[in-house]
Amino acid sequence: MIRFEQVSKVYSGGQKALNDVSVHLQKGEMAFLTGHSGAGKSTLLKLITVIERASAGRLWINGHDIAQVKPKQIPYLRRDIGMIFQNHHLLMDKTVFDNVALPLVIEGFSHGEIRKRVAGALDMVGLYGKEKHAPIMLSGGEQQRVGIARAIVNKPPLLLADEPTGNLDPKLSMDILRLFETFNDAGTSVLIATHDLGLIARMKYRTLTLKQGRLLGAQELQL
Ligand SMILES: Nc1ncnc2c1ncn2[C@@H]1O[C@H](COP(=O)(O)OP(=O)(O)OP(=O)(O)O)[C@@H](O)[C@H]1O
Repeated sequence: MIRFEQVSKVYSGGQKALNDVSVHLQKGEMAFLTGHSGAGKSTLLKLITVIERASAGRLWINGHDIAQVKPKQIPYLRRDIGMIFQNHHLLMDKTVFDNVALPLVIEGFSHGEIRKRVAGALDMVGLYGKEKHAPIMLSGGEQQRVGIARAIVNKPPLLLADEPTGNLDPKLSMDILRLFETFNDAGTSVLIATHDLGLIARMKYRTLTLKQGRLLGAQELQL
């Protein structure tokens, strides 16, 4: 699903972000990614979504050897990855329906299929009936759920979340985590980058810890 072999990333200004990272997230696995500010968490997610390319080493995402992926193939690769952000990146001048429908519109689904799938996704995140609302009319937790519905509406095999609970109180954070668990129970692989060690401690999942670009305990983590 996600396999890194001795991956390093040095940005063009010479900033070393990842150093010799080897890790394997199996199909159907859910894991946390943590580490101090600047440890390399966002860089690791950017390599998975091919926003950035590795400087050394090899990586495979959903079976694709990223070194072989040409720029025009990247949008197709990203369709199989649901991305969830701390600030959810919603289009505030569009309805909830339009926001969630966006990935399906881009993929060219029929109108009927889009309606069905958007309703299903909103149902899963507990927002059924809010299709016509503007995101601004929703609470922070509900807005985050719209972002999650958009990420899962085309049923990607892999979900990546970058600080998904950063703006939420502990109860809402736990609710969001439980939501990820339901997707994981249905077979989706999930990788969640977070600073929230309290949240991690309450869950039973594997934790990948980065420190200054290195993965701690990488030997035990390799499968
Ligand atoms: N586009 C970039 N150009 C140059 N250096 C960068 C770039 N993006 C990140 N870095 C550097 O790479 C290192 C890792 O950054 P990264 O954003 O991956 O860390 P992070 O663990 O996600 O941090 P945070 O928790 O603060 O978001 C940092 O030293 C950062 O300054």
